[in-house]
Amino acid sequence: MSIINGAENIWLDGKRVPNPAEHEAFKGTFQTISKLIQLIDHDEVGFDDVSVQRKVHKAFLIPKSLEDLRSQRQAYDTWAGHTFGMMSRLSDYAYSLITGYIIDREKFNAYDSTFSEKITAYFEEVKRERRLITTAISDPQIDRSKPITERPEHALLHVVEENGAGIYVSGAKMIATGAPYVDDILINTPYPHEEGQKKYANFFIISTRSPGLRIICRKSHAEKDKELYPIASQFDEMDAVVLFDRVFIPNERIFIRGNAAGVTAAHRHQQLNALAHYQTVVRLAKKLTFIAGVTTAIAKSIAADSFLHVQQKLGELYMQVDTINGLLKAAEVEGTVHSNGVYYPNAVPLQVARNLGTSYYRRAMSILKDIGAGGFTQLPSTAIDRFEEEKLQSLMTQYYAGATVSAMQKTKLFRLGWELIGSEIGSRHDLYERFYTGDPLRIQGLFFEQFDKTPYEERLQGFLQKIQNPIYEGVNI
Ligand SMILES: Cc1cc2nc3c(=O)[nH]c(=O)nc-3n(C[C@H](O)[C@H](O)[C@H](O)COP(=O)(O)OP(=O)(O)OC[C@H]3O[C@@H](n4cnc5c(N)ncnc54)[C@H](O)[C@@H]3O)c2cc1C
Repeated sequence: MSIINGAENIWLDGKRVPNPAEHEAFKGTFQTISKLIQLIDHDEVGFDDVSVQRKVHKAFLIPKSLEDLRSQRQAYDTWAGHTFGMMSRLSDYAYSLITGYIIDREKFNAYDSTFSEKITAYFEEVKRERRLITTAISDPQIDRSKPITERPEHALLHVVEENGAGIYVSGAKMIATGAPYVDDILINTPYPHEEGQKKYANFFIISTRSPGLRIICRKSHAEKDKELYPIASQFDEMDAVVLFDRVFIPNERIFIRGNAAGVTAAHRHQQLNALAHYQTVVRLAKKLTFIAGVTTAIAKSIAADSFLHVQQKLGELYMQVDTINGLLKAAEVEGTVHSNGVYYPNAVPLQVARNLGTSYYRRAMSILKDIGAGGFTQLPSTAIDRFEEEKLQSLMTQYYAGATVSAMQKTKLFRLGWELIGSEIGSRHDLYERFYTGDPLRIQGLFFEQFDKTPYEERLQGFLQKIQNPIYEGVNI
């Protein structure tokens, strides 16, 4: 019996999955998430919440100081540590968004006067019931060339009917990572709609058990055998498209209704996002540390770490980890207390880390391939001690041995490496790191747009003024 509820109406391989917690595609991950939930009862992950009178995840802590922020980091670190950063959309990300909305609830009342009251009620409910949440923002890829305002109705999630109790919506959202495991999905459509197109501009949270909602899973990458597939057997967090077929959203879960400026503000709010990005960057650091560790062990196992270019490549992986950790530290110590009394991490180093992450991971995978080379395809299809013939086992013990490790240890390491670089779940992670934070191209464009370029311009002006001045000579500019 799982301690998490999970969704209903989950579709895999063309069939509805009646009991996902017992289904091979989901079982391992249900167990992993259940263990993470239990950790909330420990001080590293949870804190005593007065209003719901139980321990809740520290993502719900409103940070008032650097110490609070670091305490929150400990919780993110612990969850990401238990999953080696290989489960990317655990609920702590969405929790931190909800906390951000709670902090600025009065401001969001400007877009929907009921915002504050509803988000407060939801915040208490999520904490009390330990509800799990994911997010889904994009509409399906039908025709990206058309501006939002020219797309056909079915291409965008939209209201089909409304009454005093709420709205009915139809459409689809991609992608909702972790959808089969969660209770709720945070849905937004933060596009620059025109004010006339109110039917698209809604920000709400939907229960994954809502009638008419279908969760269409991609192919499962889960495996049963933990020894052969340590990642796929425990951490396939699943990605899904969420289909809405006249799904009812009750008023109490609609936070911004029919307000184009409001849904965009709810998506782009910088301080709120800084709290959520803090979680994602902690997770990224954990994952890159794991990859650097695996790659180092593989290099050592065949003594490839004796070669200069391998040392340089391993050094590059350590620099990735140190850069992300350095940026995290900068975000923490350069954080500031805002007028609302909240200590926000500095958003810029976090944005830099997110942007670097989209290219770091693919580079890390490339380095892992360069170092392990043919060893990844030299792997036998199962563990050596599972071969039926003893003589063959002893021969393999010789030929599959490494310079510093036994054949069993070496094949175990390379199998893990193959899961990362060559398996289905490995390819999915490569895609995830490129896109999870949005299209890297447009995210970097946004970074350019929002970046404060004044110091750079002033510096150049200073230089130009100095070189025009005839008395300037030999002064360090
Ligand atoms: C494994 C995985 C898990 C994910 N999980 C989640 C999740 O849990 N929650 C969530 O909300 N999202 C999630 N995402 C979705 C993610 O937010 C989107 O993939 C991302 O925003 C990019 O959008 P898209 O995939 O629709 O690509 P598109 O926007 O369709 O882009 C496709 C290509 O067209 C180009 N392109 C499209 N439009 C433009 C334009 N206007 N200008 C220039 N170039 C353009 C892009 O650069 C890209 O090369 C996930 C994605 C992946 C891959």
